Amino acid sequence: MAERRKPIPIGEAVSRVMSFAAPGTKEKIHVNDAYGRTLGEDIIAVHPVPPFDRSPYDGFAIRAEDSAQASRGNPITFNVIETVGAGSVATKEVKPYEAVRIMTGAQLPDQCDAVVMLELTTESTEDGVSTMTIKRPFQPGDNVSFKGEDTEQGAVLVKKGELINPGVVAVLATFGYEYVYVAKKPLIGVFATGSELLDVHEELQPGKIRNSNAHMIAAQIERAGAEVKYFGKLEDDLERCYQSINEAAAEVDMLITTGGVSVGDFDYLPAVYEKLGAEVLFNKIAMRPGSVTTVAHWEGKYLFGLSGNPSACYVGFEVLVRPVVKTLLFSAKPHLPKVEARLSEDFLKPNPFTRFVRSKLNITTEGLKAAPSGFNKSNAVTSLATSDALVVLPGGTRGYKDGDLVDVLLLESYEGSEWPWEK
Ligand SMILES: Nc1nc2c(c(=O)[nH]1)N[C@H]1C(S)=C(S)[C@@H](COP(=O)(O)OP(=O)(O)OC[C@H]3O[C@@H](n4cnc5c(N)ncnc54)[C@H](O)[C@@H]3O)O[C@H]1N2
Ligand code: MOO
Ligand SMILES: [Mg+2]
Repeated sequence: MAERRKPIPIGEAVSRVMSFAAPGTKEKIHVNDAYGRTLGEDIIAVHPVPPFDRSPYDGFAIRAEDSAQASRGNPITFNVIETVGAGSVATKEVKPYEAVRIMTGAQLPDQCDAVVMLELTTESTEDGVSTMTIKRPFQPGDNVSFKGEDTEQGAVLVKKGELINPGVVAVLATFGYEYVYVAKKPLIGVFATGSELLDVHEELQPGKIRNSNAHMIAAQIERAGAEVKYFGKLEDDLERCYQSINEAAAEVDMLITTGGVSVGDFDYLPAVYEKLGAEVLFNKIAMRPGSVTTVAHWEGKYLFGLSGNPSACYVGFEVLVRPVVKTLLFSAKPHLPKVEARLSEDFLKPNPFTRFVRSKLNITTEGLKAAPSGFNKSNAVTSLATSDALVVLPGGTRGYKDGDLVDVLLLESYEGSEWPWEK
């Protein structure tokens, strides 16, 4: 008789896994390599931005008080004493009724407190003396981009654990972070198990299928921000599986296998864990797909035994492996982000287990709608290609109807959640 396994709720499975999760280590990298990485330190404004009062326009810097009486009937003329472009600073003191021709981005001369756009002036030159005339008054501060108006010195702008997006890269460069601490990417080993598996380049043969899971997991690992070491395929052979897993684990931070975790004659992962003396955290979760997902801990490392069924494998990674990776990457919200949406079609099949329906989330004028992605069985592979979300249907005796409000976990969003499961 096959072993009877006791299913535990998904939240319980995730918390058992997370009880071993801890922040990882950091490394320093060049700003040009930082895009897509995770910050290993808070980024602080080490100086104000802008660092000096500057002109936001091409125009003339003046002392506003000199313009107070200017009007159409009383134009006021200024002597233009020098020109400063961005990157240069004025060399002369600006006296009453004098102006400095100034370009966008140039530092305001000390005595000036307003800028007049070129378009609002009339210019002339006589006997080598340049002047400009205005017909309206300006207030102190008009058209000045003030020191510190973007950010004050000392502000914490981006926190450790945040993704370095192009905006963060701009901030790093602004403050002179030529090198920045980022979270070191954990190295995750992958084995695909199964005597039926062919490589991508191979022709189909009777009874065989191509190994899609290893490639899928590699992409999921990268999406989560970690690095992959693919160890290849393993035939369903206990001794070979044991030897290979035993050796490979030493080379990586954690190891993922796919397939061979159920109760079949050639499902050898349970026996491998036993032979290794690994602590099995659970071997049955009340979820579908992925109910047979097994996680073990051995010599300080995770051994993730994901299911062989593609959809089950996919879901197992996102709900169990991803939060461990994100924790290593210093995220305070390591789990998939959760939103509420309306189901856009019936899903009538009841299930005692929590069901994760691979879906597409659509933003409509009536709010968020989640559309299940076609063939949605545990062994489905094609519907994964059109999914960017997992609809979570709690287990029970009823099905769900078009329009029902449901929880949805987002797969393509970098944002995370602290805890998306029931307490
Ligand atoms: N008597 C029972 N049978 C099964 C149970 C059960 O509880 N009692 N659980 C079923 C469930 S649920 C699932 S899910 C599968 C899980 O099976 P395994 O994780 O042991 O995986 P395999 O048996 O190795 O393969 C299952 C399926 O997936 C295909 N596969 C495997 N590896 C890959 C790969 N790398 N790329 C693409 N496809 C892969 C494999 O050919 C099988 O079709 O067990 C049920 N059975
Ligand atoms: O583990 Mo299976 O994927 O529940 O169908
Ligand atoms: Mg099996």
